[in-house]
Amino acid sequence: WINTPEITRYGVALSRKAPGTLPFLGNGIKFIQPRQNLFDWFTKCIHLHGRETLLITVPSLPPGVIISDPANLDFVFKNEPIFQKGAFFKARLNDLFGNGIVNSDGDQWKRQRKVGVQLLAGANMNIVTGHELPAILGKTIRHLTKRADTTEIVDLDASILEITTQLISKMVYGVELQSHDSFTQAFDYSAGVVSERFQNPLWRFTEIFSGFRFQRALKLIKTRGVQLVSHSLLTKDSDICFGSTDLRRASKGFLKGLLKALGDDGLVAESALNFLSAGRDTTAQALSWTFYLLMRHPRVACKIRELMGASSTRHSPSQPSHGEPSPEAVAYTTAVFYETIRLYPPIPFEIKQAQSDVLLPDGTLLPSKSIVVWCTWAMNRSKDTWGEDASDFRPERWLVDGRMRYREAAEFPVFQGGPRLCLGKKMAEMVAVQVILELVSLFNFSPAYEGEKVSRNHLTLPMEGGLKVYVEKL
Ligand code: HEM
Repeated sequence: WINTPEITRYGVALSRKAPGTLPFLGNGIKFIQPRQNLFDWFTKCIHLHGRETLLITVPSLPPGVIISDPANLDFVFKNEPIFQKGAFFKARLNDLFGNGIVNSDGDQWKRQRKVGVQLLAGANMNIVTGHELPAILGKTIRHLTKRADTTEIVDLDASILEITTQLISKMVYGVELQSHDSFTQAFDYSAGVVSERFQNPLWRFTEIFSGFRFQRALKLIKTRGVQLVSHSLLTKDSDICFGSTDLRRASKGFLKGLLKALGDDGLVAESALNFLSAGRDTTAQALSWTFYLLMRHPRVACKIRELMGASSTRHSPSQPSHGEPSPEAVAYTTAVFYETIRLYPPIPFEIKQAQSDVLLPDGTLLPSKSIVVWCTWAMNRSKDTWGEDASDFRPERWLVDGRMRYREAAEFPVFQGGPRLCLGKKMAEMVAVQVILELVSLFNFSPAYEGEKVSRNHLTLPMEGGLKVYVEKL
């Protein structure tokens, strides 16, 4: 309740508090509200105080600050040994993510990262984009074609999640899981429970009453996770066409690498689940928000089609095209994707914990164990960084002479930065661009819902109520 020691700047207690800070309760109430309200509050912090570092207090938690200045964020990224996940983060995620890459620091994290770099290397990405994704996308296209030009409503969000579930599970476990499998369902449920822990300071107490279903889900995830790993490790090499285009080969190499690095099947299963989770939901959600924004901005969808030389040149409505899109079409579609994840970052805020006393570039002195929070959602709406039209959807802001102009991680922390930069950044971009190009040039989607979409409470940014659409074939 009493947060000591103090966070200071130039020898005096940091006085700039986040708006609406209450005596005793601090900002505690903000964190128990629906997440959308929390994002609005973080955005208000930036609109009122610009890049200023703000004190944040939540009863029972260590002292903390909200940082919004890219210079501070850059410092945090570059000093990864000081700014770690730490005990605060791990206590909340440990039940689900164990010692996996997303939830570990130090040596354990480094060993998994090394193996992950190989999994996500160029050769495997060529298999993803050249073979596995087109095959999975072909099924989605057939599903959508059957429902096109009818009054049937399709949940595009669910269809997209199916794509990333099949693709990333094949890469990680060597088998195509479905998004409605008991394993993936149990994972979704458990991720919802652990995400609540970041907003509910009394979670240890409240879960005494609600924890039974959670414990059952965790048990299923652990048992099935170990089975999936053992199955892949036991697959005979002769059953996989080595040197072929099969991701099972990549998966087996990945799991063997993890086993060597971690030494135990249980830890390998934990790590594999972290990789599945890191890639599946984030990419699917980014795509769902993209299609949502394209429906709100038909001019952008038209521009993609125009650059693709679209509808008239399609080969078959049920198969992905194998024609190469022009560099202009790829650049513009990449810009559409980046503009979407600017406004709808799949990991909307982040937390690190200082492992020693540390001085931020703006002079703020953080005592050891302080929490550092940044809200990517809000930073990506900062007028200081993005200009007066920061809240508008304008893919062109990413292009210079028709080419992508990427931003520094500290200004655009959607994939984090420094040594913990997202390992799947390139994969996410390639997969997203391919899916957008294919679906936009084959179909027109129109909303089968009213009003604006918001996200629901989760670790990432799922769309509340899915994305119900009507499908029209072009
Ligand atoms: C639009 C899609 C994606 C976004 C926005 C995204 C974003 C992020 C962010 C913000 C982090 C840092 C999380 C943290 O440490 O708290 C992260 C880490 C990670 N991401 Fe992604 N990600 C995406 C797709 C992917 C894909 C497709 C994969 C492939 C499996 C992947 C694998 C990982 C891994 C393994 C980490 C942990 C890296 C580490 O801690 O060293 N991500 N991602």
